[in-house]
Amino acid sequence: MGRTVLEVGADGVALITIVNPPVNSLALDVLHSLKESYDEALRRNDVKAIVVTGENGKFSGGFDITAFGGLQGGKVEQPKPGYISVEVITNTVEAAKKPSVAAIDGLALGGGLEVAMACHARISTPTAQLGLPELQLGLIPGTQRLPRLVGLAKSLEMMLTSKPVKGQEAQNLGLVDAVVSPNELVDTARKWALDIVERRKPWVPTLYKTDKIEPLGEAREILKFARVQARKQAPNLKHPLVCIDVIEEGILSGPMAGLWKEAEAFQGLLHSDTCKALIHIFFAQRGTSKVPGVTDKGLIPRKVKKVAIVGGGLMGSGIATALILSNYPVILKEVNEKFLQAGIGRVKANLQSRVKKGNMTQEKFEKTMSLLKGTLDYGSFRDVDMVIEAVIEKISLKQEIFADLEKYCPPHCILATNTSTIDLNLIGEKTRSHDRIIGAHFFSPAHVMPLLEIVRTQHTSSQVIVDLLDVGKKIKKTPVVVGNCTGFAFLVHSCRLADLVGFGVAVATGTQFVVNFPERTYKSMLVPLMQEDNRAGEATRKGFYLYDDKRKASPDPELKKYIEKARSISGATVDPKLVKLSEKDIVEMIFFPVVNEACRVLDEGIAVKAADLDIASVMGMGFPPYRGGPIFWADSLGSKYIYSRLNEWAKTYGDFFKPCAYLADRAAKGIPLSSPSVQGQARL
Ligand SMILES: C[C@H](O)CC(=O)SCCNC(=O)CCNC(=O)[C@H](O)C(C)(C)COP(=O)(O)OP(=O)(O)OC[C@H]1O[C@@H](n2cnc3c(N)ncnc32)[C@H](O)[C@@H]1OP(=O)(O)O
Repeated sequence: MGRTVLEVGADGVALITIVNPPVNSLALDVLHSLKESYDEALRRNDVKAIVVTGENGKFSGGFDITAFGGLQGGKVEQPKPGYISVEVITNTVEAAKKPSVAAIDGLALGGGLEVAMACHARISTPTAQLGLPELQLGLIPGTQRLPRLVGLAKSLEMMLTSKPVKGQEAQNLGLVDAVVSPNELVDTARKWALDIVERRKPWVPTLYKTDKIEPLGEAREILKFARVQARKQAPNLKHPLVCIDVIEEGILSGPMAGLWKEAEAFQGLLHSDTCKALIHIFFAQRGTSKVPGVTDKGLIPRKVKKVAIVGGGLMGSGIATALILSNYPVILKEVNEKFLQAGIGRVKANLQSRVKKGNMTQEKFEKTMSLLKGTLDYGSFRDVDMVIEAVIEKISLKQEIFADLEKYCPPHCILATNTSTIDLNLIGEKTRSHDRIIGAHFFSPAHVMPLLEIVRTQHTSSQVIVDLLDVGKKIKKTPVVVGNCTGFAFLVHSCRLADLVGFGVAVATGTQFVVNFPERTYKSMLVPLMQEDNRAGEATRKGFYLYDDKRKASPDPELKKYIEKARSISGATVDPKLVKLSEKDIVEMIFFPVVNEACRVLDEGIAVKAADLDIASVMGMGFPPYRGGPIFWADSLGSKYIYSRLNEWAKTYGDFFKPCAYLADRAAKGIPLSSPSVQGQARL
């Protein structure tokens, strides 16, 4: 159970420590306990001032997100509106008759930062992260104090992007009063609190500060601009606009009116579909690295000190970029000098684009590039701990490479392939190293996209999986472990994705699907016809879309010509019913087959759990996170409904739409698609 601990020192300062591992989240118990600690500190005559801090170098990661599920489901009694923001934070902490100072190390996020801002001064360490990330969860943060400390423009930026700032920047902004090292933190805060008592330092209730808020005319303009930006960036989301409305209320009608409006809006948002979906995504993302039978065995990841990459194309160079950005020394191997220089050039360009955007210094650029070495042979592979093969999707070539890797790499070396579709057992057929062969499937552009699909076969050792999960985390990817089969957990190819990877890859991947799952794949001449005219995706500036200099896509009326030609080759005719489909029908016709495919993947045990597929789709394919991923979304509609629609289309348009056995079974029993299956672990 979470709590706070009160210790009163001889100096007359009460130190209140938030204790709720792992991130000292503010569960309701903790908030009740915080209130009790305050009541006691205020009552006691030996207490002159208060310092609030968090145990184990973390101030607080905010309100306890695990509690939201209970509140949403009505299983936990909801505290009365305003209990947290008005009764505890404002009336107890901020309005206390004794001054408080927050001593912030590690993190002060969401409700955690709100408590710190209600204190009368804040001291932080340089590495502490301070932010209000609630919009990421479909909720609004405390909206009244941050604008009064850092101004409206900066506070809106921090809230709308959910990005935290570090100690030094926080001090420059006025969010913290001093930055000190962790070992001086609590002592400095104690002294500061006593200085406030002695009036040597100001006693500032944040809620009533006005000097940082822009003049009204300017404030109106800033709010207007923020609304335009919010609508542009997330046209389907309401809560960012609610957040702006609540901030405005505080500016126009005063902070208490703002706090009450905020409390009311929060209750509404907590029960919204968006909030439920985004909270699902939060936990699903953290759940991907928990693999039953693998990560629960107590295995410690081995240290990967050096990585080699075979193939310096788009994928290989992207992977190399991701690795050197996280300080892994990398060897890049190509077949000739020309390709090698092109690969190194691509890595350079990836980093240079960061320098251009101001996200990387020239010095850091050079240091990062120095981690990359090029080679044309396997000589330097003798001391690498992991190899990632990223050549074209050709089985015989990959087999040859893996046979070579077995010869040249040390016996402990992890042998990974970036294949997106080919069976790993085939790739390793000419080796005797099946226990260390694993898939490390990155998504293009590999240094940007957050997903890493880790593909294991029945022979891959748990140690190798744990090692790759660790590398994945270190290079800031969300790893999802899946079983081995053609296409793994790959669910859908969008037109934009095909343009991005190029039609060469799209055709190679598509062919694998046609060969392996003929009844579930559309065979169309559309892409080959476009290729004939050198329309091969973004690289040729033309694919399903047209691309300008800035890689911006726009529709191309010319596409109609290719569609008609492809249609006439296949002998298909236009169904007048399909021409009149509503938007809802179009969405369902595209995505219900995706749900159907996801059900097969679950049934065959390719994915460990439904939430992993949701994450793979959100991180790898751009499925909107606020819909929670395809399975979460499908469950919100109901398995029965999806089954009946697919069944209806299957009768009219053929087996492509035919609901699979897993979906049929769940629809008949009326159970969610996400509930764990008893069988289904076959491949794992
Ligand atoms: C009323 C208020 O305004 C409303 C709120 O405060 S809403 C909450 C606002 N706070 C947030 O959104 C912060 C969410 N958390 C994070 O961003 C990150 O977890 C973090 C930066 C705190 C730590 O990141 P990192 O060190 O990579 O560890 P991470 O794996 O994410 O988290 C460690 C564990 O803490 C849990 N955790 C993190 N924040 C939590 C929170 N606020 N509540 C409950 N559990 C939390 C995670 O689920 C995870 O649990 P697990 O080990 O069982 O999987």
